[in-house]
Amino acid sequence: MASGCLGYMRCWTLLVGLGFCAFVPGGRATPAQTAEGAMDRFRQVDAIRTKDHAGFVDGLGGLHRDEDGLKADEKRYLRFLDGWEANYEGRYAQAEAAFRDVMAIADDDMLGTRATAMLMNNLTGQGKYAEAYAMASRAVDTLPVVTDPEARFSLLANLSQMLTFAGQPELGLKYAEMMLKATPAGQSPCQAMVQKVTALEGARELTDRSPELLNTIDICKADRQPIFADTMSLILVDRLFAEHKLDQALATVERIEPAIQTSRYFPHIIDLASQRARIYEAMGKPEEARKAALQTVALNHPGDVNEALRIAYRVLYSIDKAQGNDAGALDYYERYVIQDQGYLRDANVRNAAYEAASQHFRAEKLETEGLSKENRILRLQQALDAKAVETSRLYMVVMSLVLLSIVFWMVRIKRSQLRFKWLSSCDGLTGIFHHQHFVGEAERALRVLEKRGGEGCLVFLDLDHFKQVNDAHGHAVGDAVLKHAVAVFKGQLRKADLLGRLGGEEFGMLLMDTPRLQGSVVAERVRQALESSPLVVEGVVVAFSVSIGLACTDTTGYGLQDLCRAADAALYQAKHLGRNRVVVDGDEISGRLRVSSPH
Ligand SMILES: Nc1nc2c(ncn2[C@@H]2O[C@H](COP(=O)(O)OP(=O)(O)OP(=O)(O)O)[C@@H](O)[C@H]2O)c(=O)[nH]1
Repeated sequence: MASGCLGYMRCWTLLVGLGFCAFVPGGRATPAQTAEGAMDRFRQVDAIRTKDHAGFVDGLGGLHRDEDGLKADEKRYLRFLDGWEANYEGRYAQAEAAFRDVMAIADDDMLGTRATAMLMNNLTGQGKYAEAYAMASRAVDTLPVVTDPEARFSLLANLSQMLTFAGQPELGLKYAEMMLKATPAGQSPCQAMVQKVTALEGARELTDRSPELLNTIDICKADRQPIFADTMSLILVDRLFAEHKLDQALATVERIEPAIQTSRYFPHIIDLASQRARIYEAMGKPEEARKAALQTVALNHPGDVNEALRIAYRVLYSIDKAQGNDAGALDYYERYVIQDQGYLRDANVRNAAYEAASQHFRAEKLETEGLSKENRILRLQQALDAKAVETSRLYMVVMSLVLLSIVFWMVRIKRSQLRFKWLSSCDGLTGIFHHQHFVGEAERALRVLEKRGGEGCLVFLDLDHFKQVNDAHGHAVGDAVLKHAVAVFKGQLRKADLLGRLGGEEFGMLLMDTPRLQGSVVAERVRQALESSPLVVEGVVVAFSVSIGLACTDTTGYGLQDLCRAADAALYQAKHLGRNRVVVDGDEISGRLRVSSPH
């Protein structure tokens, strides 16, 4: 089944709601604040947000008790701190309102810039990616004029975090490095290092021995920043697990548990439980694994979609499957798929929003450049007018140049728009449709089929034991296998058929104008083609196979959801019956279970 989730997603989940908000504000006061010593109380409470969160909540309560006598700027500061706390607790709508109130008064002073930075974090937490990325691209423009160290630090931190989350870890790293430089002498580099490690995790450059990771845990502990230290420790658990150092991973989980129970930071609590579940599962302790996975599920609320639940349901599914409890396994598998697809949907929306914002950003820049070119040419034209005869000839030449350059820029803008449109519909690794685009195209194609009464088949394909390919030959060879498999699939399809990557090593095909019998023949042909063409990398033969589930419009109708459910169930059967085979949905109901395989 598809693995789906990437490292930067985990990192984001571990930091969401926390936002980053400057280093300890206390070292420096603006003239207005010095004049009003009362502001110091606010700054003291502000300073312990993440270090001593319980103390911060108490302090905030104290400030509210004296609310009636507060001046306008103190009320604004209080509103900001309320917003921060709401964000921490996951009350995103309330936090958003508070940050917007602070920005409405002024968004270019220190507090306004901090509120802007926090709002970017907040909008991302709420999945409002388009607005968040549009704000981020504006924030990049304002960065050169933000001189207040606290506001600048906060902006850099949130930009780094958002870009890493948007799948741009190299850019995230760039802003993390700028944060490190912006950390004033004497201040701990804990928060800047957390961002740097997060970006490195996003770029898949961390191991359990990476000095950046291990040092940052120590640095944040020394700075008495338990939440940031725990965030790093949870990444360490993840890396240890990836390296199969299960005893060490479990020991780390046990070690950090008391601190996490004290801070009561929800993303950490559920992450810890799900990590424990998958470690026990890998250790071959199914009962402990089941207990931890059920605990993860119980901690969440109905309708929640997150990485911890995805892991928990996968563990529960595997245990029931191994113990022969097929009904339980199928139930957990369905829940797992909902979590997995929820993640993929979110990732697709996020990526499309990022692409749209960066495209808009670039397009705006191009327009500005085009306009300033035009202005220069017009000034030139006025000067030429004074110079009688030759001027008009030159004028013609210049005008042609203007026209040419406008046409040139328009073509470039159009080309980059088309390119971004194409990129946002395709999977980066294999170049075929990504999940969201495949679903849209398949729905359109099915409506066409239904209108003219044609028949079609939906095929789900999942490479077998792909994890072992990665483990045995490395991730780069795993990627090459995925590309190779797509080339083989393409060779078996007609122009009208659709092909998409649904996630990890899972693919989908829609065979147009194909009745059930012909569909099963095509599916079997695909299976055989893959089996008979292993990938050869530097003389090493990497053999692999595929399990296939097929469903057709003659039994399910033309609704994509029904087709998906049926194809998914058939694929589950194909895996269950031993893999490397085709199972055709519906045939087993009539007692004619059609299973084709090499066995
Ligand atoms: N190389 C590479 N691996 C990926 C990619 N996406 C997901 N994977 C890996 O695919 C593997 C999927 O593992 P599982 O979900 O356990 O599935 P499986 O190993 O194929 O097991 P079965 O489906 O039951 O046969 C995980 O190890 C993922 O890390 C990718 O883009 N490239």
